[in-house]
Amino acid sequence: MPELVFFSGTMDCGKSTLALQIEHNRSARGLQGMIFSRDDRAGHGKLSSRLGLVTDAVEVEDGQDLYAYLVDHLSQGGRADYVIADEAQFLAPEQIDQLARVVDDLGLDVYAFGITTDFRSKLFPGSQRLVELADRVEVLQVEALCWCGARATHNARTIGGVMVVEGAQVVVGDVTRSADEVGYEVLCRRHHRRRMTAATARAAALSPDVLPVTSA
Ligand SMILES: Nc1ncnc2c1ncn2[C@@H]1O[C@H](COP(=O)(O)OP(=O)(O)O)[C@@H](O)[C@H]1O
Ligand SMILES: Cc1cn([C@H]2C[C@H](O)[C@@H](COP(=O)(O)O)O2)c(=O)[nH]c1=O
Repeated sequence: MPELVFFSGTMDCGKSTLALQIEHNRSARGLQGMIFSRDDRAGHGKLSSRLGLVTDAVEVEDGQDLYAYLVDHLSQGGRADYVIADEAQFLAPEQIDQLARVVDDLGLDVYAFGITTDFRSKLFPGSQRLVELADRVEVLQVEALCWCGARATHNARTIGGVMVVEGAQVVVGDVTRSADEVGYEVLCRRHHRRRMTAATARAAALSPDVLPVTSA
């Protein structure tokens, strides 16, 4: 039976790498995938992994009907044996419904990859719809770690290493440690709740509890 599978996890846990592996293994056996992506860090029409691999993808646009796109492709003699959708958190709920229809009406497996929650630990609308519709939700095996060593379960947005909780839901970026730009850091829930990033934890550890008293 064809399935809609949602591979979910924090940023930087290997989702795009797995998407590329699935694509590689199937194409090695002569199958042809339809690869969708949206707002990948590597640019328009790309699916990229931090391990350095990248492949071309169809860039999903606002309001695009993914079911109609596939029907068009197939009826023009194109081939698609399965579908991969990376950065699926950025898809609209209707587009997730269209992917479910691809499974049910076209009989294709659809593998969707994305983060579940945003920097405020709120569900992305596309991810919410995936949790509602997917035949299976798979959590990736390679766990990303919080600075404290615990499994990272949440995504923090940072500016200069400091966690922020205001801003647009979508800001494309990476898990950088650079000083002043917007970046992301994966944290365990405890440290996400306390807004404690690696940088702020380090600063807290360095600051003395009691100020030194000078006699002069
Ligand atoms: N230099 C490296 N050596 C080994 N593994 C790495 C290296 N850089 C990144 N990775 C692996 O790649 C993962 C990120 O993969 P990626 O597919 O880009 O993540 P995601 O799509 O979930 O954000 C990291 O969790 C790590 O396991
Ligand atoms: C938490 C969070 C993330 N994003 C963006 C940042 C990245 O461009 C992608 C996630 O990519 P990855 O391959 O899973 O690392 O999502 C965002 O726009 N808003 C957020 O709250």
